[in-house]
Amino acid sequence: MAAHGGAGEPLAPPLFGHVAPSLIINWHRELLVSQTKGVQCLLDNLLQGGFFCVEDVEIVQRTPTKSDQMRKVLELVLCKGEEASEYFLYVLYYLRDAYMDLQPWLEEIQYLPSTSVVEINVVNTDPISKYCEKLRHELGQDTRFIMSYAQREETQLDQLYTHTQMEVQNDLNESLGFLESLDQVLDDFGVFNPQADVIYITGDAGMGKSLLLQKLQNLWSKGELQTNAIFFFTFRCRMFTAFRETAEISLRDLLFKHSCYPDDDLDDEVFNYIVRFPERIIFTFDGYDEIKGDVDLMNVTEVVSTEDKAHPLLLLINLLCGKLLRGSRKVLTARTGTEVQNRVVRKKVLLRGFSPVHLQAYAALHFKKPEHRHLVSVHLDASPHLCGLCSTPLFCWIVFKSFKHLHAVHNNFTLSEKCFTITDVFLLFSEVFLSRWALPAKNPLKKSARCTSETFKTGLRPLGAHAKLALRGMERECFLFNQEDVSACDLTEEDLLMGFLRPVQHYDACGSEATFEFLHVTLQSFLAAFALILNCVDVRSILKFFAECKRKRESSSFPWAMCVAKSSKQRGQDAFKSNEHLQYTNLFLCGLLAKDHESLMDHLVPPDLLKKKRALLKAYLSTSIRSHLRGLPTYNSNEGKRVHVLPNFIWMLRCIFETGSNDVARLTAKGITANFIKLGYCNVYSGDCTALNFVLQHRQKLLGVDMDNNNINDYGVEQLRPSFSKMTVVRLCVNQISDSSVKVLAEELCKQKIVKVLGLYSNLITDAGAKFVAQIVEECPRLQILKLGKNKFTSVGGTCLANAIKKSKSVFDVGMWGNTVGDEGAKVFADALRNHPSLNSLSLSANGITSAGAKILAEALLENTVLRIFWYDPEIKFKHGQNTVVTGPRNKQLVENKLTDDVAPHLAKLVEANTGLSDLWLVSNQLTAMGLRPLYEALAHNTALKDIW
Ligand SMILES: Nc1ncnc2c1ncn2[C@@H]1O[C@H](COP(=O)(O)OP(=O)(O)OP(=O)(O)O)[C@@H](O)[C@H]1O
Repeated sequence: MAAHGGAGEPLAPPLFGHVAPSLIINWHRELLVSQTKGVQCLLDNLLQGGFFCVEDVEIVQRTPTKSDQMRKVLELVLCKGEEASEYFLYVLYYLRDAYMDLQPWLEEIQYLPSTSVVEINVVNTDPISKYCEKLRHELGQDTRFIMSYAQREETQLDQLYTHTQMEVQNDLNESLGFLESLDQVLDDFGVFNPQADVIYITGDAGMGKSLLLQKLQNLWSKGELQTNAIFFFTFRCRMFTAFRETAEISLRDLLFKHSCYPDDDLDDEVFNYIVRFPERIIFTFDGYDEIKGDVDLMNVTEVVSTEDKAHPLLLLINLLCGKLLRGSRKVLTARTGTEVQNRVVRKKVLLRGFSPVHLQAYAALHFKKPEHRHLVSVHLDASPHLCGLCSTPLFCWIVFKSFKHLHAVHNNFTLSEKCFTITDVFLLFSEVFLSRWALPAKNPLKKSARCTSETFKTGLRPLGAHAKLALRGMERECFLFNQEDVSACDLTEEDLLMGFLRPVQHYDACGSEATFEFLHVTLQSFLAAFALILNCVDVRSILKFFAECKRKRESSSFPWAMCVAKSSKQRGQDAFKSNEHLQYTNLFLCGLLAKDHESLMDHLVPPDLLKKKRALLKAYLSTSIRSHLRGLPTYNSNEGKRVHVLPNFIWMLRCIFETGSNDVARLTAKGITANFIKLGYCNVYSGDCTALNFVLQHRQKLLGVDMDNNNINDYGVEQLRPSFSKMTVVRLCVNQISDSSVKVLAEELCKQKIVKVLGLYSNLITDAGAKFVAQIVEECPRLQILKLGKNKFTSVGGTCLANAIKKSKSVFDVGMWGNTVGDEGAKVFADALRNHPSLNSLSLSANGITSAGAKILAEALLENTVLRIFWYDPEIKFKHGQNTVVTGPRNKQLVENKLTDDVAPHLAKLVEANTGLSDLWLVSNQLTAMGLRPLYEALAHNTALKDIW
């Protein structure tokens, strides 16, 4: 029964439908008084509906406090009878934004308006909810369509939006799991800094950050986002740098002039509301990586008042730091690698793109015709590398869109059989632009043979003009272009319709002329690379962005420094931290100069010039790779010389792969002198595995590879297939890999049988994959370390694994934390433990084991003199050093089982037997102090135990 009434009030009725409206009001009088903000709109409606007269309104208005005014309204409504009461409730229901706080209550009492009351007119005179309505309407319109290269072909967001993998990370960038719905972006899951306002969303180029914001905005505009936010303001960060250096605006102007203007708000109620209730506001700021640092922000004072004027960029920083409108939610996006200090971040979400399941769903949305769908899936199935590329939504969209177009106009179109590179993706995209542009001249209904070089040759003039503009933008770090920029590059009005560029709203509200931007920044990077190749004058200029990236790396800076710590050291430094757009330009340059594209480029650039540029690039790559590898930090470990590469190494690999040069790849393979290479937390995605494999294929010596905490997934593992047989250490923890990957590993690792360490912790492996892991354990006689925690093994998988471990004479350390092997699994592990010759450490934490299972394990341990560490997970201890400091939830997961006091005597016996066991962890079970007494007493007889938890 709903019971909202205060003390002494009658109990509330169960359902609205059974109760008279006046009774509802009476029963919930205090709730209505406390939750209704402002009476004016109610008075306006009751008056215009004929339920109140002018005197009634005056009586209410003469009442001093807001609460008393509401009490008076209720009193009068109740006096006027059932119809007035019903209308009163209907107004609350109809104007949901004005009475947002009452909506959950209306839902709870299952309020539904009668057919007669809906006939009566309701007007919204509440400025707050009118503004909210306006924002919802405008956002709804702005977000309905997904960008496309042809305005008339725009697709509705709802028809194409597909979920992507949204990983929540803690302050140390460790994975906390994945979000299941968009509402969770705003909720408290994963919040590590509750004082901060910023929800920080990162992801590589084209991972869908902007689209995610668009979807959030669209859901809010339809009232479908779970939030009580009444206002939603959206900004793109590039706007903040489009202002003149001397520009100054107030927060009010920023919100109202550059986002949405409140109509008829003479008393400034909307802005006052914003200032008073910031927690009811959501901001989105897209593309923080695009903020460039040519404004000398260090000398501008902080904005502490909402009335102060300041440079818009400073307003942005003050908003993000919580110095302005603290408590509002700010969703900020940026490319991976853009530094934002944790102290201003509330929670972090990393976009990981499409999983294989998402990719299938996206293909189904794209291709309505079954024959097309089939054709595309044949292409995808044939190339895990293409699938890897397509896990980035932008690349997938380009591939699918291009496929659709080229398949429609050419009778011999297929996606290339050879390995498809990212340069191929953008060449395909450009071919679509050029072929659509040339199409009107041909008969659009007649399919023709595809001739790529002819299409490029015909379109060379406009392509060159766009490329010139893109390059100029890259040189100035500029992504918005005005009419003057466009004309200076000889782009005609007709060229602008090709689709490379799209018009954008101008931001500075000064009535300036039209502004354009490239359809996507990556496209601008691609065209800039094209310009470097087309340019006939200076061969050396092709390397300019390599040099620029190096310079930026050496002078990295912290754009937040100005608002959180005014360090004089950082004064004058470049605040534009990310240089991914330049890295992409370099990557495309390598691709366009690759041998594979020679036949096309020879049609566009004099072959001699092309040759010189290719030779220069190759020489540059060879030299810089050599010096990069020499400069990497190495250290010696049990496995020999180790090297921990830096994320920039991944960019090098990508470039090498894009050039397709076996010579450079060979040189790189030779340059890796260490026997162990650590690529953990390097943001390696599945497509990068092809590049890594391209280099490793030239390596003769054995190698250990640690690729923990990346985004490799099954496509990446398939790409690495040829390299596994050379690997002594294979670490693929936290990488979204499933059973099919373990099958690949079994097939490859069992060929040479040299693997010593297999790390598969925190993946998606099920019992079906357990049999492949078991095969590796049984067939690889050097395997010592096996990390299988946090997968999906039940007793079935556990049994299979334990049986294999029993047979192994080498396995030393097994981590099974966080599976569900239960007592049945524990029994088989107990069997494996008995007299095991090598197993030194075993973790069965958080596996649903009860006292029954633990008893059998304790008994088995009596017959084991080798095992030293039991039930804790060395993985975690390793991370935190010997003085293990484990946070609450992690600690719980660590050892959580279902042991009760009845197992204590058996454990006591084990302790007393003094088998050599040194660490025994029993935290987060159901053992009581009383039950643990025998254990405590047994300790007196034990000399080996160092840690008992
Ligand atoms: N969830 C999704 N569902 C369907 N398509 C998507 C999705 N995410 C992205 N896309 C496609 O990829 C394109 C590029 O995405 P978006 O611009 O959001 O990437 P981004 O991460 O913001 O890239 P950048 O960092 O380069 O700005 C979109 O226009 C859309 O076509």
